[in-house]
Amino acid sequence: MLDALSSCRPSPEAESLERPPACAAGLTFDRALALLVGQAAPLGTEPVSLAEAGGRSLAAPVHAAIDAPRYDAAAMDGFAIADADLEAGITRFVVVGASYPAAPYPGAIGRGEAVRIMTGAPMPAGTDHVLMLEHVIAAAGTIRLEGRPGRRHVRPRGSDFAAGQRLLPVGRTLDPRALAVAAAADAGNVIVWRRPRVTFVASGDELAAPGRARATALGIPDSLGDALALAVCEWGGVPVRVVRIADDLGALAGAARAALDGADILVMIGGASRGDRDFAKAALATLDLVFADVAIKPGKPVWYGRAKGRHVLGLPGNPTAAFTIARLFLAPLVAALAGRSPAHVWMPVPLAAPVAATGDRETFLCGTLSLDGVRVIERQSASAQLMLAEADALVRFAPGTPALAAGTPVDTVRL
Ligand SMILES: Nc1nc2c(c(=O)[nH]1)N[C@H]1C(S)=C(S)[C@@H](COP(=O)(O)OP(=O)(O)OC[C@H]3O[C@@H](n4cnc5c(N)ncnc54)[C@H](O)[C@@H]3O)O[C@H]1N2
Ligand code: MOO
Repeated sequence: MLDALSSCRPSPEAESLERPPACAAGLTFDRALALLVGQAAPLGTEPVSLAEAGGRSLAAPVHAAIDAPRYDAAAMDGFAIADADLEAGITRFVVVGASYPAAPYPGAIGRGEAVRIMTGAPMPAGTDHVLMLEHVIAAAGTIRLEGRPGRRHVRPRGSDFAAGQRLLPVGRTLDPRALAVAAAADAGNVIVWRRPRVTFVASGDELAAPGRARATALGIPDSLGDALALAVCEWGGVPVRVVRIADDLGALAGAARAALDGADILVMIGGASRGDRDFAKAALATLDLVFADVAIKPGKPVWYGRAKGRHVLGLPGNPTAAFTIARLFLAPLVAALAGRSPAHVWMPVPLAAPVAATGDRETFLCGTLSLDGVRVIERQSASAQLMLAEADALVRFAPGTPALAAGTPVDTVRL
């Protein structure tokens, strides 16, 4: 395999890529992430129908095509009257017609007249007050007000939003609430950022598709490909394929080449370290390496570069390390290409239980969130798999952090 320093040498056509001064140990997480995000401009835009826009990120704002409400509308079922009649002391009204949301009363009312009206229906001309059904006694085409009139119960035209108003900004994720607003704006289509397509190439002679490992004595299920594909969906990307390849440089190179053709991001799982068969970087003939080896634990062998204009992220094969690195680097990469706000918002959360001192590398530990704060899971290992079912957060510890007592705030992000 390539040694880390020689593989960091830029190829001639890649001089414009921003690079760390050296790729050896010493590159911090923050600096590595900045280098990666610096490479990631949003992909193009595309129109999609609102029915298909769920979860997408807006590349153009949504403006209201119509007022809401579109007209002065009744807020209650009852009778529309003129407030001036009440002011004049009139308490008995002749009912001259009815108004429904799609069948308004066509005329105007006169003094002492009322129109039966349903919630949401247009207020007839000459009316500006709705007497609630419960507040009148109706008999033989007339109504009589019982008690004192209360609020007007009218929703004025444009009181929620007005035609032309900007309702949703660029970058807003179309979650269910935003979709409701876009639909209310009468947007049939919206312009969204294209979602990055992600292909995973997992390498290892031992790897087998889940369910097939037991067929051989030394098979290991690939626990990462399908799982990280699902994570990519949650982060705003589209998983294209999960490919499993033996530790064969030629085969891996072929798989990487094919993957680059149909993806915006190629994620190489495993083969990132210094073993005799760690071929992940070497498999990419035209790799412009931006960084390799970051001073973090776990996941130190992470690497990132560009090939054929695509983004290539190398994850270490150890499953918890791979998941940690995916959350730390792949989530923000997907978010940046998808025009989403950064996926990294470190929140200070109090420790629910004490933790031991961490080492001299910046350390990311799996934890579980509850109303008591975040509890760091005991006995963590980069190769653990079962722990992933329990963990729902990552906690970040600066190099050389001493033992911390319960209640100490620690930087936490959701996994
Ligand atoms: N001499 C050194 N050795 C190692 C170093 C180092 O700096 N110097 N780094 C260690 C660290 S840290 C890690 S993490 C691992 C990462 O190594 P690789 O990325 O090369 O991973 P592999 O060798 O391919 O596999 C490691 C381990 O993970 C299992 N694995 C791999 N892929 C999968 C998968 N898709 N699903 C489940 N399990 C997987 C694989 O079977 C191995 O057990 O290197 C250390 N060594
Ligand atoms: O850091 Mo490795 O990613 O410890 O196992």
